[in-house]
Amino acid sequence: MITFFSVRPWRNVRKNKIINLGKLSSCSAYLKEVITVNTSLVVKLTGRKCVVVGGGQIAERRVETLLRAGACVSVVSPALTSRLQEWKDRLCYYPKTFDEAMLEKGEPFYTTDVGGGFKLEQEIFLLVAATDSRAVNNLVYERFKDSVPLLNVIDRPEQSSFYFPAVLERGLLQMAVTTSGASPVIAKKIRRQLAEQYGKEYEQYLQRMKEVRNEVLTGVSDPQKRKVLFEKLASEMILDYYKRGDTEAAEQLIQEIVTPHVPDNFVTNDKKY
Ligand SMILES: C[C@@]1(CC(=O)O)c2cc3[nH]c(cc4nc(cc5[nH]c(cc(n2)[C@H]1CCC(=O)O)[C@@](C)(CC(=O)O)[C@@H]5CCC(=O)O)C(CC(=O)O)=C4CCC(=O)O)c(CCC(=O)O)c3CC(=O)O
Ligand SMILES: NC(=O)C1=CN([C@@H]2O[C@H](COP(=O)(O)OP(=O)(O)OC[C@H]3O[C@@H](n4cnc5c(N)ncnc54)[C@H](O)[C@@H]3O)[C@@H](O)[C@H]2O)C=CC1
Repeated sequence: MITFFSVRPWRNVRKNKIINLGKLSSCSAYLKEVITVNTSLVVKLTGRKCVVVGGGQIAERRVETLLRAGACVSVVSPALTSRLQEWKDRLCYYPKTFDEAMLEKGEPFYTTDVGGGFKLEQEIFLLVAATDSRAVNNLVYERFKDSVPLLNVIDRPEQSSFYFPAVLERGLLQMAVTTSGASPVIAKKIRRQLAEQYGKEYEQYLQRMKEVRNEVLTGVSDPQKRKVLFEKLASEMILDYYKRGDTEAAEQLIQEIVTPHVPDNFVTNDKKY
């Protein structure tokens, strides 16, 4: 599964100030101004090492998102919610309090997939500070802000390098809504409105479109023709057939659109429908 992020612009520079290009040596030399608009990216987390500090309600939500994305998740917290307890065998649980003493000892967190441990700063891809203590969250931030690029501090939107949006999922279709921390409740409300507008029919429709698109990409060499076909396939009528549960009619219409252009290669989906 794919996870959405709203990523904040370069952290240490202010609006409309010229970037210090010496600091950003790998950035394009023509980049003169910082555009202070957050950017939505679709991130693949499969196999990535992610850490959540905290084991409460919000940590639970984050862990669920990360596990569904196939990430390798470590949780650092003296206590866990009952759902987190249930998922313990899918996590690397580090039952400790994150504090100064831990940092002083230089304790690494351990993962299940490597024999030994890993030093967070060396291997961690994404980190969420999700405790109910601002001081602890800040400690996590101070410790990892220079080494972990994807760092989220639950109660400090201004310090986080990314946010978690409200996500509507319909199979391969995901819609992420963010207000950049301005009003999470409005993000939630819009997600609910979208849920009414975009129904379950999109799951089947997009699954089928993914297959058909591959057929068209291999069967039709002219990009212009392909574009016309894809536009025809984005038909309200096909969607409507799926909505009514009439997959046969949907399939027939798909065949009518595609078969004249890829008669030999086009694989019908008889088995499925
Ligand atoms: C910055 C961010 C965290 C980040 O960095 O990712 C953040 C921060 C904070 N949220 C707070 C409160 C609430 N958050 C929600 C709900 C959601 N919050 C989510 C995201 C984000 N919340 C990120 C910004 C994303 C954006 O704006 O688009 C959603 C979309 C996704 C998710 O959490 O999974 C999810 C809806 C999911 C859904 O249903 O679709 C509700 C309503 C409810 O729970 O019903 C309330 C109570 C009402 C209120 O207070 O507004 C507080 C104050 C806490 C306090 O009072 O101490 C902070 C801290 C602060 O603002 O400083
Ligand atoms: N959607 C969002 O982003 C929202 C964010 N919040 C913020 O998130 C914070 C956490 O909320 P909940 O998860 O509901 O709190 P919670 O009380 O359910 O959980 C707090 C967790 O932090 C752990 N913890 C405390 N000190 C720790 C330490 N030193 N090291 C490791 N773990 C430690 C506790 O053991 C507990 O598991 C709230 O205080 C609030 O600021 C609140 C509501 C919504």
